[in-house]
Amino acid sequence: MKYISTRGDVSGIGFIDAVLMGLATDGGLLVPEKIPHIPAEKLQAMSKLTYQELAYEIISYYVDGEIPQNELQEIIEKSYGTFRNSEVTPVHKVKDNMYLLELFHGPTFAFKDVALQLLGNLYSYIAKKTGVTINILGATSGDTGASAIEGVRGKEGIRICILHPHGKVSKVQELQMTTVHDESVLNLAIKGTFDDGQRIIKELFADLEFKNKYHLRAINSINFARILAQTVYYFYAYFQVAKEKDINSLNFSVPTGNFGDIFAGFLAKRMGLPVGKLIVATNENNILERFIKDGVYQPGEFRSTYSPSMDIQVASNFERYLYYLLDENAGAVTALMDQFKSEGKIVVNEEQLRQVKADFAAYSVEGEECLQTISKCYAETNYLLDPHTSCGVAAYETCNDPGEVCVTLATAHPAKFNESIERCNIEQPFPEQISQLFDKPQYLEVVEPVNDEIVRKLEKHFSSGQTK
Ligand SMILES: Cc1ncc(COP(=O)(O)O)c(C=O)c1O
Ligand SMILES: N[C@@H](CCOP(=O)(O)O)C(=O)O
Repeated sequence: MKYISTRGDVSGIGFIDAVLMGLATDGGLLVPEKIPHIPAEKLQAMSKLTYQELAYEIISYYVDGEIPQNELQEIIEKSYGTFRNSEVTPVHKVKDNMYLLELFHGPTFAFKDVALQLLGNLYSYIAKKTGVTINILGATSGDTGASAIEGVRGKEGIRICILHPHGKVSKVQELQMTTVHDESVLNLAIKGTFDDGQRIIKELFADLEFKNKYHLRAINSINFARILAQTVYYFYAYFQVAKEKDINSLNFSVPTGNFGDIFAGFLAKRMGLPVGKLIVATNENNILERFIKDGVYQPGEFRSTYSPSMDIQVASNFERYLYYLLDENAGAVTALMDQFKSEGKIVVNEEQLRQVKADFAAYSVEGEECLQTISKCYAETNYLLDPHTSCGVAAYETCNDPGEVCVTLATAHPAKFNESIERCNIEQPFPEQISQLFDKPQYLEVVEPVNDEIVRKLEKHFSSGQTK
């Protein structure tokens, strides 16, 4: 299995090099040269596996022998050994055709742990095997940052810097990131939005001299390994629902911001999993919902919402989807991405829009509807949704036809967003791992969203890393 860039100027690189490269050196995103197809009999056999066994089977297609079997199994076992639920991502039945896939049983109570526990261990493995330096640079709207820090803290030879939007993440998210007192961890709170942070890190990754000098590595869904790890739970959810229900296909409703999680579902479908509708659930930052409805991809005005982790305008993985929409034509992707840079929008033609609508359904959820969905679900079932999952459930209610079965991805634990939950007049206990954060000192530096200032901080933070 080799990896290529959506922009066409990188090809023929293996799995480990793809992990280390993160953003492709031509500014595009890496995708597999050919998506493996899993035959029906093999899927049948996979349905009996534990989460860890299944993860090994799926991930092996993409690692393609670059990591010996026993070592890859060890990495997977170690990664999911930190989860509080033995099933890793259990499926919870809410009512007859409605299920929740609980992705929040990892160390930081968000779905990011599923991929970032694995990526942290992969980086550690690669560093030990090859001696390369791992200096991680990431941007977060709240969850990726905490999860990435947790995934690598204490691991030899790894340093990390995370940019988060100052004052725009929940208190718990901020505490999870900034109470870590470790010289390998740097938290920069930028006076701006997540989009500013993501733009800055992409510009720094695209500066190849800087990237190579400081050995920058990615933990955002820029990194294909993130998408790969997130693909596994679509398979797992399908197999769990199919055990108790006779289904020919299964819909998924996915709270969406950077388009990584839903792209993982798109990949699972292309690999042969019988996925029906992929429902894109957004909050008021609804660029993706508007694109799926009218074929115009154009950022709107940024809004702070009750689901802050999805306060994203420019969705990184949209480029990966464009690549497939445009029949894997890297030249056409490059032209559209250049157009996006110069004109600030992408418009697809009618035939392409028909394909988009065949690939996705979409619904954007306003604040009041988000809170009402939390209150209603709690009153009717005693299940407390976090505000991101609530957007997913509201989108399921609108887009799922009667007779179809749907799994909504429960992307975070409600305790991370107590500000939003309190607005529903619901009291919830904090898990011990979260309540103890409130007594700890915080370590962060507030900076302008300006490349030069951030570069100076990074040079200082990463200069103690060894070089290779
Ligand atoms: C809790 C939560 N839900 C949903 C999302 C959206 O996921 P994605 O960015 O992969 O679309 C995020 C952030 O990524 C998140 O942190
Ligand atoms: N919602 C994310 C935003 C970054 O997304 P990623 O999947 O590219 O890491 C967050 O919580 O940081």
